[in-house]
Amino acid sequence: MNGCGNEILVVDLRETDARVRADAAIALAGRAETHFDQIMAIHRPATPGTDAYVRIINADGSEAEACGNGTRCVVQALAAETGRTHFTFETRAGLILAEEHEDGSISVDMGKPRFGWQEIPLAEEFRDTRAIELQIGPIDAPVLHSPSVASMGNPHAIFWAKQDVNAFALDRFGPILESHPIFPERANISIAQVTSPSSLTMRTWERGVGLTRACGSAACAAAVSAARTRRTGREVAVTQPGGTLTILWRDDDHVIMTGPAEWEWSGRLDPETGAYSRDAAEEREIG
Ligand SMILES: N[C@@H](CCC[C@H](N)C(=O)O)C(=O)O
Repeated sequence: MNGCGNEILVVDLRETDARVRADAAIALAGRAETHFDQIMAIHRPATPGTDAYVRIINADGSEAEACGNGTRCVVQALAAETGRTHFTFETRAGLILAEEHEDGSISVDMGKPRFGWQEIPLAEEFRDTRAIELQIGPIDAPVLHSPSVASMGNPHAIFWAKQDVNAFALDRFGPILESHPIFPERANISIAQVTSPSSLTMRTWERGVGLTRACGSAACAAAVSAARTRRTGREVAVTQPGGTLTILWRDDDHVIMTGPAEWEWSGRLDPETGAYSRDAAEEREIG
């Protein structure tokens, strides 16, 4: 499936005790025909009252706490299976509520953002609570500096650009910043431009993945960081290369992300070996 172009492999493991191994994930990600940014592995619920436990696995085999675009894909898959519209999932980051709307769009309650240095986490306390001292380019003439940092369950840094976000070589500085010592658990690195009080454009270098066409949790992190630094209001349209998400930072502090999810193909996957076969009859695009 894909969520705004973020490539997601939804793997249904509810009938088995199997888990997707890191090496199998890496092998699948490395093949053109099964390439993905994240696997969303659906397991039987671990907590009563929830619909599933969802493990999020990046293309490098690492596990993530949150994935906004992938969660919308899981909602669409389970909504198609059950006819239901409301779901509660458990992830490493906690409980997530999600809802499919009549027009097919899906909203996910991404929870409350966190800004404390130990919560993001950062390696050390930082002076300004709204930006850290990090820069790209020569010390005396940085191209981008002072990114906002936030956790949406997973760590994010957002550099604010005055010009088109495509003007920056994110493919070059993304990998360096992702593993910068200030981020002990690495971080997702984004560049965002405020285009109006209610809109942003952005690109993201995803932790454990690389350049992506969209990152839902990064869109949420950018939206709350923009609102909290008075760059925008609390509801913004966030446009990424793969599409646009609406992000609302509610007064109760919860961040609601709304956007699409699309099927691409389905098939059978052996979670142990990573062997898979596409089901041609079921290949479909539902939109
Ligand atoms: N694509 C995701 C984010 C996935 C996890 C991220 N790469 C991380 O390791 O934190 C999204 O849509 O939020």
